[in-house]
Amino acid sequence: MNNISASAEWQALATHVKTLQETNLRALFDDDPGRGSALTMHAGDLYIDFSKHLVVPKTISLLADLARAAGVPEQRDAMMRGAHINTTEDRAVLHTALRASRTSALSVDGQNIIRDVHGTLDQMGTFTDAVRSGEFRGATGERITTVVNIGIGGSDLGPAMVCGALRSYADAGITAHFVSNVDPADLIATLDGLDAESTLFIVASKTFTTLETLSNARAARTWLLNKLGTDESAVAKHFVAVSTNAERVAEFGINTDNMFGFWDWVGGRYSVDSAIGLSVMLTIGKEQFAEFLAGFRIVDDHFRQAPLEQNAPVLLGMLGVLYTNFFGAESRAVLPYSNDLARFPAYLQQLTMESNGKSVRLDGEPVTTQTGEIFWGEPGTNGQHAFYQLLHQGTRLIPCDFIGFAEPNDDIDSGDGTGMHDLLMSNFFAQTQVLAFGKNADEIAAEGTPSHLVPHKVMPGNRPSTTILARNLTPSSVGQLIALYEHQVLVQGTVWGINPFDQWGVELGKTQAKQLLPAVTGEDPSAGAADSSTDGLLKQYRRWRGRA
Ligand SMILES: O=P(O)(O)OC[C@H]1O[C@](O)(CO)[C@@H](O)[C@@H]1O
Repeated sequence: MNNISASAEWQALATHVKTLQETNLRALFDDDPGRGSALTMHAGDLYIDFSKHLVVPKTISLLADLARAAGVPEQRDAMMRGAHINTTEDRAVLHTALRASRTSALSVDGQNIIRDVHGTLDQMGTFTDAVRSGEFRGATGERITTVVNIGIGGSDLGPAMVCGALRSYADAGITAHFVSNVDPADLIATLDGLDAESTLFIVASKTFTTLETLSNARAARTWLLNKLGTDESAVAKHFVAVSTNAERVAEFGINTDNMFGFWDWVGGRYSVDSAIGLSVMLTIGKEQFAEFLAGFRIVDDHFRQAPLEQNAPVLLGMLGVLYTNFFGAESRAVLPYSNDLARFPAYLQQLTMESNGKSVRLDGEPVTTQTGEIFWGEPGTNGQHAFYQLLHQGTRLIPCDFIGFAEPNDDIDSGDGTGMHDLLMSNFFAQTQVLAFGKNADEIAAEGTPSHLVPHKVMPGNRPSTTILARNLTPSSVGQLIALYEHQVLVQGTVWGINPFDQWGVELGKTQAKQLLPAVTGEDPSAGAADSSTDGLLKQYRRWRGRA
């Protein structure tokens, strides 16, 4: 459906929301002692509690009706069977095929997708085994102990996030580093102190045309050859590529025997489970990488099979629609109570905002609703001492996703007999509780608070959150979490009638940067600039660089 906001289902939800605005979470929990369990579900190993949302059971059925009216089940099925749902690029969208089992079958546009996916996984596995066993060594015969992934966007954020998340599973003494920014500080800081003889660079770029990645890769190659004091022949022992573009890889000087491929039906931000995850596989091994993929598969199956009312990615996405379009929320905070998931909010920013940051529908008409939630966040408990004040007492409604784990991968006694992980998790549970239920003026006054301070201490509560709890942070649970959010993107994009799989909006800035470069270097001060603001800035820049 093109104009979803004109649908009867949208209108029904709008009417229903008025009744929700008359109640609050305290009352909803008081009225229904079974609410906590009624609004909680399992998706694979994820225990997902939606009960601290501003919803009643009827809201869930109205959200499911809206998803149905928008065609979410049809769009999900079309995606999974390889229809060209990325219409502006005329491409299939098949990240789900990247984790399909070897025995499944899927042919798309005449290509046996499953055979290709497992062919690449086998190639990655063989290379991974060779590096981890020491059979593949650097040019001087040293074992590879450091991997530097050079990539940006989807070719960086996914593997960087997952390598951090699975730090405890890195079992072969291989450390992964990530360089993305064209700011030279990134490469310089990363290479500082690295031993070239034991370092392997992975140049990861779907297109192999990305300015940042190619600049960093060329600079890294120069660094390597200078450090080793050898000729280009050393490159084959220290550089591999991950790309869909063999021609460009060869042009760059990387032997395509050292290239791991993927396909145009894998979007950059959906590619961590493709060869883009090579750095992950090198650090945790091919068996644990298989567990990671199996985790995705669990949630893919749930998304495919669960009724919409009990479908976790559908509900997660539809609750985002509810707050964005019916409560006027501007953003969602993602709060992992796991330091190893520190990069998860940044990863989600690309996944969700590059996907659904669109204002034109699939039919080319402007959208009639707000789209694209703004995701942001930091790990708990750090965020508590930074921005939670605004979450608790500020004027904005900011729904939160709390993510936590029961069993720590590492624990330390805090010194008084309590494990630090329990301290972390008591904060996790406390925050969702305090956001939901707050503390009213009577309760605060009853504690003996002086009356002039009471209004300052009132905690309004009624602030919604999802709590996602898993037993532990494993390759599988990380895969499950990623798939959960990948699918909520499709759900929301479908409701808003937009294409979550293109990203035309990032192109103009890239072109303009190229045009401005001669003005930046001073080669042609008039290049690219047409406005007095940019002209002035460029003049000041050149003056400070001695290029006036
Ligand atoms: O993998 P590539 O082709 O280098 O692209 C990197 C990133 O750049 C983007 O195209 C946006 O600039 C992302 O979608 C992508 O993940």
